Amino acid sequence: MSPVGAAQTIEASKVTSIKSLAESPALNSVPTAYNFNINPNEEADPNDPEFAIPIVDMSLLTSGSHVQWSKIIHDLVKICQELGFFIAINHGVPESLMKAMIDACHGFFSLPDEEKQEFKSGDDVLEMLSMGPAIIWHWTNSFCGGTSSSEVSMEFSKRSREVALEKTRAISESLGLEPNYIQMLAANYYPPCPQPEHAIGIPHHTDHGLVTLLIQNKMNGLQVEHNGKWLTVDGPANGFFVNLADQMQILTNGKYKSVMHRATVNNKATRISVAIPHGPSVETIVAPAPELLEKKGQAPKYLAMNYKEIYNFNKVRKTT
Ligand SMILES: O=C(O)CCC(=O)C(=O)O
Ligand SMILES: [Fe+2]
Repeated sequence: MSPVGAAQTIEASKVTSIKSLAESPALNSVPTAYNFNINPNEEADPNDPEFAIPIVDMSLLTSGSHVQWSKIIHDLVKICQELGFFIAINHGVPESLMKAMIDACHGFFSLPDEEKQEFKSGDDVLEMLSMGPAIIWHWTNSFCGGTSSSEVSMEFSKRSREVALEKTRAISESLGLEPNYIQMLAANYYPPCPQPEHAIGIPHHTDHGLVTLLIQNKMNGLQVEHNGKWLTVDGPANGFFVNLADQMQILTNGKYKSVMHRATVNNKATRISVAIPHGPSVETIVAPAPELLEKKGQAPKYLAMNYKEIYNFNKVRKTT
């Protein structure tokens, strides 16, 4: 393999999209501007039971016995405290709809760059992603309607919201709160990269809302941080990846963990993921739940903040 940045025939400043860069025949190494070194010593051993990814059978929450329901709620406490991440299966969203969503994204990302640009939104996400020194090996887009993808994405969004609601209800119950206490969609495109160990799709970050649901095509790439190691998420194709986010950590006064995660790239095939964040509106002030503080006799560890303040606070935290 050529050293990183050897393909200086390709100037990062002239790159119009990561897709066109990745498709360029001259590309045999990562241009310097995109360089990010993955430390192999920080990768978790997938065979180590310490890094087993929890799987939650959502059907048992609605149609299981009371004993099964209680066991899941009990398991969720441990999962949300220790890892802040799990894979939800039997969630009721048809596999065909999940696949249609990924196919719709594929179709969208195959449009010429100029056409894609017209639908470009989600600048705040991009701003967040461009933190740090690395330029990212990835393109993101939020679907707002107007594309052929919008019908599928609306249906998918609606159905995945139902899953999210069910899940946040269960998480609320695992905290001993009322089920309804805790009450958009971004597509990510990661083309193959000639030197995946020298690039990053999305650098490490936590998400801002309560929970994020994520689906992907058949390519893995998401890594979650656990005990100082990066664990590659691998799981059933029809599962939803569920990660707890910042507002959940604040709401639970730090009991539940907003999981640090990142997206790596590969040199084999394009990876597409769709992230569906869930949380209250941006104006909502989020603070540790008084009921929980009272129950535990705890002082609040977080100030009451709205989304924007959390966002700005995180920008400082994550870039220093
Ligand atoms: O593509 C992935 O696996 C991760 C995406 C992500 O973390 C995000 O969109 O916030
Ligand atoms: Fe994320």
